[in-house]
Amino acid sequence: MTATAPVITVDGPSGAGKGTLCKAMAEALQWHLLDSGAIYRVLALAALHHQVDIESEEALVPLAAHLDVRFVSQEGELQVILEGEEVTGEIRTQEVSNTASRVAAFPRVREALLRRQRAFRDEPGLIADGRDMGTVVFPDAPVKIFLDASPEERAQRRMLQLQESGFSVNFDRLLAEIKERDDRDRNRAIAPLVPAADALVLDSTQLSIEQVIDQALEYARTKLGI
Ligand SMILES: Nc1ncnc2c1ncn2[C@@H]1O[C@H](COP(=O)(O)OP(=O)(O)O)[C@@H](O)[C@H]1O
Ligand SMILES: Nc1ccn([C@@H]2O[C@H](COP(=O)(O)OP(=O)(O)O)[C@@H](O)[C@H]2O)c(=O)n1
Repeated sequence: MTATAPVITVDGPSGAGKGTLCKAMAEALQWHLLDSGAIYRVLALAALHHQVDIESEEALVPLAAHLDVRFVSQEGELQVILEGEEVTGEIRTQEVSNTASRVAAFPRVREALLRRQRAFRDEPGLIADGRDMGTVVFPDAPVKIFLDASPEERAQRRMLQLQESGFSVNFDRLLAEIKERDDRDRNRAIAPLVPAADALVLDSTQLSIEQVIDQALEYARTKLGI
């Protein structure tokens, strides 16, 4: 880990396109990638597997502190391994998404995961995807982007994405769950979802994936002088 390696943070609500943008930027710049949401998702899945009470911060903190999670790059795709088992698909279900945002609201759970996230910072640089990357985890990042889109557009994108993965989904239920999760993420007492004061806010509602990637890369390259 190099604490001085540059970081590009990409925060925003569910389905805004953060993961897509971060992967493209990591490939374009050949930088490391942190999917912090995957860590909260894996914690949620571990709690469900081990029947840990997801309402109990007390019970979740040791689970977070000892979480046995690994990210392995396999043919350009990031595989997520929990306790030796591949859970890449399992962490994307609606149940895990909702549980993740519940466990993520506990301050001591977030604290227990902080060092693990900062350890991803390494040369030549890191692209960090999440909710509080620019505000809490890497406040000194030289480039911060807040990616947004309307709730309807985000639900539509997520529906297509889940359908492509073989899940059958109801649009109205998905939209309601996305709004509920956003509310919880935006209104929690600790590390709420909010743009950093020095972030570029990019609304992708009317933008194609390529337009988002082009605008973000141009902004980052200009700021970094690369
Ligand atoms: N600008 C865009 N226009 C249309 N679809 C998009 C756009 N950005 C991302 N997507 C699609 O939306 C879905 C959710 O994107 P993702 O990157 O997983 O969002 P997030 O990480 O913010 O939750 C993916 O299927 C992705 O291909
Ligand atoms: N840095 C982060 C990343 C995710 N999370 C939580 O984890 C949940 C899942 O994050 P995610 O980024 O995988 O979610 P999507 O944007 O893919 O829907 C979010 O709803 C947040 O509650 C967080 O609190 N802080």
